[in-house]
Order: sequence, then C-alpha cells, then structure tokens
Amino acid sequence: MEISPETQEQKKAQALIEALPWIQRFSGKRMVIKYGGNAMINEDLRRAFAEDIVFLHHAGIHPIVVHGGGPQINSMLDRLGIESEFKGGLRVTTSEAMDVVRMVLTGQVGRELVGLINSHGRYAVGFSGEDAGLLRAKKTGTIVDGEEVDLGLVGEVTAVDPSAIVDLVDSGRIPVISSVAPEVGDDGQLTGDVLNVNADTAAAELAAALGAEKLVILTDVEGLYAKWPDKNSLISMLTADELRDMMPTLESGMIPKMAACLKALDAGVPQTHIVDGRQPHSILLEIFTSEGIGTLLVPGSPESQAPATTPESGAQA
Ligand SMILES: Nc1ncnc2c1ncn2[C@@H]1O[C@H](COP(=O)(O)OP(=O)(O)O)[C@@H](O)[C@H]1O
Ligand SMILES: CC(=O)N[C@@H](CCC(=O)OP(=O)(O)O)C(=O)O
Repeated sequence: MEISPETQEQKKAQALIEALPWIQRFSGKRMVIKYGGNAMINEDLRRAFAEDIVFLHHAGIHPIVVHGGGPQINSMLDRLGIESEFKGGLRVTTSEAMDVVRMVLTGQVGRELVGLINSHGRYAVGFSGEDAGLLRAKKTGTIVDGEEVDLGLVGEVTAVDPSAIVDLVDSGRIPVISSVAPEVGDDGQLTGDVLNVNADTAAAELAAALGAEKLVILTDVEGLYAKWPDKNSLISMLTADELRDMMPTLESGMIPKMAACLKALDAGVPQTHIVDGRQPHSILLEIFTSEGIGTLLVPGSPESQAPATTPESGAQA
C-alpha cells in the first residue's frame, strides 16, 4: 500500500514525539558508548555513528565514546608480519605487538573518530588511558579450559581517575577514549610499561567511575544470543544474575564483553545494552524509541524486575 504524503509527515512527527520522554529522561546524564572495531565496517557507518554522537550531545546527553579496533590492529600486525592470537577473547600481546596496539588505537582509530565527529563542530577530544592518569592497570591472564593462560602485556584496570573526562564533558566536549593504560606493579608504582586493555573492559570501568546512566556497546551482531550461532536465539532482555549463570557458556569476543557488562551493572550502572553497530543510527533507535533494539542487560534477578518499558519506569525492552 502506498503511504500518502500526509501519513509520511505524521510518521516523521510521531518519531520525533516518541523521542521526547527519552530525551527528558536522559538529558544531563552521562552515557558511555563503546564502538567496537568490528562495527566500524565502512565509512558510511562511521559517519552515521559520528552523527548519532553529535545528536546525543545536542539532545542534552553527555556521550563519552570508548572505541575498540581489534580488526584494525590485526590488519596492521599482518602488514608488519607480526603474528598474534586471541585466548579467551583477549589478544596475547607481546611488546612488539603492544607498540602496534597503541599506535593503531590512539593514533589511527581514535583520530579518525575524532575527525568524523569534529566535521560537525568542535566537539571531540581524543584521549587515552595514559592521559591525565585516566586509567591504571595491572597485568592479567585468563582461564581457558580451566588452565591459567599468560597473555603478556594485557591489563585489567585497577584504578580510574575520571576527573579530566568530567572536565571535558562539563566544558561541552565529547571525549573519544582508547583503551591502553599505564602499568602499575604490585607495589602500586608505575612500571613505565603500557598495557593493552580490552575496550569493553575499559568502557565498563569508565561507565562505573563516571556514574553513567547507561553503557551502550556497538558490535557486529544483533545482540547476545542464548545459543550462538543460532540466529533464532537472540535475547532481548537479561538480568545480571541470569547473565552470571550464562558466562561459562560464552565464546570468543562475547566473554570480555559480557564480563564488562556484569562489572558495570554490579558497580551501579542501571543498564547496559548490546546493539548492532552495522545498522546505521542504531544508537538513536536504541536510546530514543520505546521498543529499543539489541539486548538489554539490567541488574538483579528476574524476580526483582518490574515490567519496564516507559521512560518513567526504566528501560526499553
Ligand atoms: N552468545 C553470543 N552471542 C553473540 N555473539 C557471540 C556469542 N558468542 C560469541 N560471539 C561472537 O562475539 C563477537 C563480538 O565480539 P568481538 O568480535 O570482540 O566484537 P567487537 O569488535 O565489537 O568488540 C560476535 O561477532 C560473535 O562472533
Ligand atoms: C586485550 C585485548 O584483546 N585488547 C584489544 C583492544 C582493542 C579492542 O578491544 O577492540 P574491539 O572492541 O574492536 O574488540 C585488542 O588488542 O584487540
């Protein structure tokens, strides 16, 4: 059926009006948006992402962008002939690979996003976990099949000082953060080394330290699947307790991603959301529509959840 022009205009107006209660709810609040390297698949998508971030800013929300860049690091390592592998969803990082991780994340992926956002105005400031003492990390391994595995120069965040990010946000800027962090030793002193921190982990730590209202993670799947890779098993909403039970069944990149979401929820972030970054403007659809998209993760257990699909009551389903 052909939609009459009048109806089309009404649909546009309806979409704008639907956004109003969500703008009221989130205005003045901080929101951490993690943009995964696998979701940055083409220039149009990256441009749409930058538009969404500027839109959020002008809707009165304070977006803080944390970006990944796993595939971009892979291609630079390939070009340089440096081998690298992932264990438990984390890159085994030699000191040679660490130079590349730092160069690609801070010097390439971060710079490009800053440029795209700033094509709309003087908003974005590139930042890394090394700047102004933002992050501190200590070396971490991972457990694979019950065995402790050494990952080299991979870090878990031990401290966040968000004051410089708060200053930037308060002065109307949009921070764009890359996830490398100075290492602290067992004595709590800086060792002089820099560690590779998974970007989901860094985003969750920042969301917690900044008291963010929401952590949105853009990736290259529609959300979390109960029986990956069965595409009929997409989960629209899950509580932290249910996710905790599911953790041992997860694979590859979903392991650090879901561990990060749990960390944020346990630290008081009211909701985290996994969204398909391959869909243009997915952030706007997630934040400003009542249906929401992707997988919503909330604290507590199924019993502690009230049905919550309005801005006043809580979360989009
Ligand atoms: N249960 C699951 N649901 C969805 N994706 C899963 C699941 N288990 C593993 N994955 C994998 O996790 C990937 C997302 O993680 P990752 O590759 O690290 O993305 P990003 O670069 O966005 O951080 C998906 O592309 C998919 O291959
Ligand atoms: C320790 C570890 O695995 N670090 C990641 C950092 C980048 C990242 O997390 O990028 P995505 O969000 O695109 O996956 C890496 O080296 O690939």
